[in-house]
Amino acid sequence: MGNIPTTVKHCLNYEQYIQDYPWLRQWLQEEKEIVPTGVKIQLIDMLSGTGLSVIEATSFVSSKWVPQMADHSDVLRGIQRAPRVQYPVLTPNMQGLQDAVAAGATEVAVFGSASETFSKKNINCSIDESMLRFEEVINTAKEQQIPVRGYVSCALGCPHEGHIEPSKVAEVAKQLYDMGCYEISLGDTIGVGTPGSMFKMLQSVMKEVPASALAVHCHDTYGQALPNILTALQMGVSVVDSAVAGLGGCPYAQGSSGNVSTEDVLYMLHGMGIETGVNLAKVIEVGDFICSALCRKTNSKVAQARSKTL
Ligand SMILES: CC(C)(COP(=O)([O-])OP(=O)([O-])OC[C@H]1O[C@@H](n2cnc3c(N)ncnc32)[C@H](O)[C@@H]1OP(=O)([O-])[O-])[C@@H](O)C(=O)NCCC(=O)NCCSC(=O)C[C@@](C)(O)CC(=O)[O-]
Repeated sequence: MGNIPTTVKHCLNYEQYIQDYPWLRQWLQEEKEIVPTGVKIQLIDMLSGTGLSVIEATSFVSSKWVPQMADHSDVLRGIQRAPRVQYPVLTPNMQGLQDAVAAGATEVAVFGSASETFSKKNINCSIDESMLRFEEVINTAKEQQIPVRGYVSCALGCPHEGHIEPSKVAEVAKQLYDMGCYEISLGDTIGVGTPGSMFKMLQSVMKEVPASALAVHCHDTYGQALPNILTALQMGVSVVDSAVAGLGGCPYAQGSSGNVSTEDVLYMLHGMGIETGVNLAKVIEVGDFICSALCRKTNSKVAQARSKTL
């Protein structure tokens, strides 16, 4: 796997504590204290200078559901967009898409689930209803040449239903892919997966969606995120969602921890000789910034180890 270029995407999960959360969004959405808009913008701007090619910037969701995301438009309008960096945002429905486009979004993501109960608790509708909403969002986005990414949550387990059949994950992933999502991110929302369950789930999904259109989105609750990601890489997946400092979590998945930390993913990939184009030292600096701004400790083992050796 020496020369596979692997894309590391930052999750919003400030939402859930950061995806390369892009996963910024993931970390943020879990923060109990409202993070000042200026801090969110500075965080995204700093991440833009690390070499990450995708930074999920915010969510156009209801502020009654996730108050942390109430400033979505100000965040998206306030960031300095770097060339060659995409700043997707979450859009659960048409209102989210319209607000996102008005604020300048050039890529969006719909987020579905392989668990009926999680779907209801997270976006207040059944899986079938969510697909009808997403179809409208995807078709409208496509008319405006806006690429759409799709998420499937609970791909390795649900906080309410427990085990989720790999065939159900494959069914939802296929629906999103057939509707026009260019990439499907498979979320281990509560971080309960192991390399064994990741293997079985991917085997099933890959019968319906090619590996080249898949990403993995692992939370690290049980410390299995890196081995799970390695399993996915060995099966041909080359897009990994992560969050700086391992921040994040999902507000509707009680007990879930942050996304796998971007620093730890990069250390593993670079150690395997895989090129990412991302500067690990700079990501560690961004992690220091956000942890000190939020008065919290990093969840990245690599950042912790580096701080001890300095
Ligand atoms: C989907 C909804 C909006 C449905 O929420 P709803 O209450 O069913 O919506 P509704 O259509 O019945 O409308 C009710 C009110 O919400 C407003 N509304 C309706 N839509 C929007 C919108 N887009 N933005 C702002 N406001 C909105 C709408 O205007 C109305 O306002 P009112 O008339 O009462 O003043 C709600 O359930 C919601 O916001 N859920 C999002 C929850 C969330 O952000 N969860 C975390 C996302 S991360 C994730 O899911 C996992 C992931 C992706 O990270 C991967 C993984 O780890 O698995």
